Amino acid sequence: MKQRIAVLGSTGSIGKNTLAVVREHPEQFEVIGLAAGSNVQEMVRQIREFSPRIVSMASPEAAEQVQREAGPGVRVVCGEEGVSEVATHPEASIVVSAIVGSRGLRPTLAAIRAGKTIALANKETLVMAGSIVMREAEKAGISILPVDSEHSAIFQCLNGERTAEVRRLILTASGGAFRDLPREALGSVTREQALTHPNWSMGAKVTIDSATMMNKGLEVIEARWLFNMPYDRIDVVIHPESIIHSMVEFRDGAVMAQLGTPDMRVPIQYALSYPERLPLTARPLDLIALGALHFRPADFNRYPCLKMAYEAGRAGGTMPAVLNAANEVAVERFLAGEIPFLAIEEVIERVLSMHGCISDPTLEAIEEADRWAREQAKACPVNPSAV
Ligand SMILES: NC(=O)C1=CN([C@@H]2O[C@H](COP(=O)(O)OP(=O)(O)OC[C@H]3O[C@@H](n4cnc5c(N)ncnc54)[C@H](OP(=O)(O)O)[C@@H]3O)[C@@H](O)[C@H]2O)C=CC1
Ligand SMILES: CC(=O)[C@@H](O)[C@H](O)COP(=O)(O)O
Ligand SMILES: [Mn+2]
Repeated sequence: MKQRIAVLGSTGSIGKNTLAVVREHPEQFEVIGLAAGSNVQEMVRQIREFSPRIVSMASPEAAEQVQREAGPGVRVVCGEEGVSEVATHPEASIVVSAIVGSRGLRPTLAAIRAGKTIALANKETLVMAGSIVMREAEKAGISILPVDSEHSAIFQCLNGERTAEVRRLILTASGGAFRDLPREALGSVTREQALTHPNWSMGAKVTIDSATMMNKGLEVIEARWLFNMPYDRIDVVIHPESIIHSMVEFRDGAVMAQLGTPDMRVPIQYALSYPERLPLTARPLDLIALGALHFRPADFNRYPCLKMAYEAGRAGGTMPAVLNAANEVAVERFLAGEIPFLAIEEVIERVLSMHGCISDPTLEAIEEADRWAREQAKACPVNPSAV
C-alpha cells in the first residue's frame, strides 16, 4: 500500500526535497495534503503536479489566490487551523513536519494526537517542548522518525541497539559559513556571507543557525529527546566536509558512523520508507576523490551559541523554548539588516539571563515563555561593534 503523506512546509527546502522523493517513487508515495506560508506560485505548481486533497496557506488572501488559480478540485484552507487540518487529514498516514520555527509545534502535536507517524525536520518542536511531545507520541503509540541529517544518521547507526549500550552520541557540525574565520573577524561579516553554507542548500534561518552554531545546539537538544540521552553523553565535533552525518560510540568502544554525500533526500526518503530502503538517484560517495576527512573540536569560546544551548537544555523547563524564541527573533533581525552577526548571540544571552525558568511547564506555559522571549528579543538593544 502507498504511504500517504502530508507535507507541512511544502514550498521550503525540506518540503521540495520531500516532493522530489515522491516524484522519484510515485508507486510508493501519494501526497494527501500540503501546507505552506505565502508562496502561492510554488503551491499552485505543486497542486498541479501532486493533486493533494487539501492545501493550507498562512493567510486568507494567499489561500484565496491558490483556490482561484488551482480550481475547485482541491480544498484550500488557511491559518494555524488550516495547517492542523492538513496535519490531521484522515487519509494521511505520515506527516512531514518541515515548517520553519516555532510555528511547527502545534500542527506537529496535532498530527501526533491524530495518530500520524511523524517525519520530523522541524527541530524547534523538540527544543521547545521535547518532554510533552515525546510523552504525547508514546501515548498515541506513534513513531517520530528523524529527518534532520544528524539524527537520521544516529537512528541508522542505532538500528535497534539499546540506549543502555551507547556510551555517547557524536553529532558532526560543518562549522557553517565562517568555519575558517577566527572570532575576531566575525564583527564585519555580511548577511550574504552568512547565508552561504559550505555544504548544504537550505532555508535562510537554518543556514544562519549553522553559521552561529546554534543549529548544532538545537540539534543537541533534539537528540536528547529523540534518543533519550543525557547531555553529558551528547558531543559535537566539527567535521568540515559533512560526509559523516553523525556517529554513535558504544560501551565496548565500537563507533558506528553514517556517511554519504550531503543530500537531504536521503534522510527524508529513509523516514518515508522506513524500515525499507528504496533506491535513490543520489550522487554516490567517492571516498578516493575525497581523499581525507577532517575533525576539530567545537570550542565553546568560539561558539557561545553552542554553549548556551547546552546550558538551556540542562536547565530544562521553559529555558530551551526561550533560547529558541530569542534565537528566531535575533536571526530575523540579522536577516533584516537591523543587527550585526555577533549581536545574535548577544540578544540570546540577554534574554536567557532575564528569564525566570518554569520547570515541568504545560504547553501553554511554554507558549507564554515563547511570546515573552520574542518581545524581549525584539526590544533588546545591541552593541553595534560587539566582538
Ligand atoms: N533545509 C534543510 O536541509 C534542513 C532543515 N531542517 C529543519 O527543517 C525546517 C524547515 O527548514 P527549511 O526547509 O530549510 O526552511 P525554508 O525556509 O526553506 O521553508 C520553510 C517552510 O515553512 C513554510 N512556512 C513559513 N511560515 C509558515 C506559516 N505561517 N504557515 C505554514 N507554513 C509556513 C514556508 O512557506 P512559504 O515559503 O510558502 O512562505 C516554507 O514552506 C526547519 O525547522 C529546519 O531547521 C532540518 C535539517 C535540514
Ligand atoms: C542538513 C542538516 O541536517 C542541517 O541541519 C545541517 O546539519 C546544517 O549543517 P551544520 O549545522 O553542520 O553546518
Ligand atoms: Mn542537521
